[in-house]
Amino acid sequence: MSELDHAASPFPTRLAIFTDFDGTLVEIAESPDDIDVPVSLAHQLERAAREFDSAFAVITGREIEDIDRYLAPLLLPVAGAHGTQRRRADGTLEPIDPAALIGSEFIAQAVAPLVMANPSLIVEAKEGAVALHFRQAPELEAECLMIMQEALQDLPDFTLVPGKMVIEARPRGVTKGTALRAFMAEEPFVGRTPIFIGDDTTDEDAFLAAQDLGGIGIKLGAGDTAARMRIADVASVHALIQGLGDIAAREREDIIHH
Ligand SMILES: O=P(O)(O)OC[C@H]1O[C@H](O[C@H]2O[C@H](CO)[C@@H](O)[C@H](O)[C@H]2O)[C@H](O)[C@@H](O)[C@@H]1O
Repeated sequence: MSELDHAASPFPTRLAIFTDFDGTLVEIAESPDDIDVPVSLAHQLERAAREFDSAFAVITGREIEDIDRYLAPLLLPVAGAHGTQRRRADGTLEPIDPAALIGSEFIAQAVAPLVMANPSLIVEAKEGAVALHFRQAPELEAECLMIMQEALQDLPDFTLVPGKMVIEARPRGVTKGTALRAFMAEEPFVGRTPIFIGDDTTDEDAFLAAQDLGGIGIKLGAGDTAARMRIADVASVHALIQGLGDIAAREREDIIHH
């Protein structure tokens, strides 16, 4: 197809939208449970999912049940715990590797004594991943890193990933990028152009995957990134999702009326 033909094409670019959660859809808070989730967010995402024929997913470090709770009653396709968990668009769950479950339980137990001794630390024991938060005790960052490294000594299939005032452990080879690729191989994502929006180091794998599949990575905020585009803040992410939904709706109307 020539450029001219493409410009005249009645078929819109079919996008698949993927977004991170913390720091991207909602502002960062002092602790994981302190986030402020506007009631309007679920409505906004439900509308976007409709405009993109359900090709709209959250890819997050949180567990799927956390996302469901914050967006209730909306149940989106979600990859949780950095891709260890995945719920497809048809609602089915991808089975979790039992070794990932056993490994993450071991890590959570190994860091428990440090957290007991320092109540300002928070550990999140997730299915297949562990987050050790030091936002309320930044002076303990080195100690947190050391105990996580020790815990992983006998778990070569796990790796550490730094996040925002948190050190996370997840299985090696399971990333937000592998989750994005898995979604893109399935309906209703297959054949679409992926856009991934995120703010954190763990989002880099998904930026690369989206771009490798012909799409765009959009990084929120400053810092080195592989993403080809940037966006300023959470409010701008909401505006972008709204705007892309408006475009998809308009293109749909145009097709119906021509
Ligand atoms: O992939 P994400 O959706 O960005 O999730 C990454 C982690 O986010 C959460 O921790 C971060 O947000 C907290 C609430 O704002 C903040 O207190 C913490 O310091 C941040 O690291 C979440 O608790 C983790 O499980 C996610 O992996």
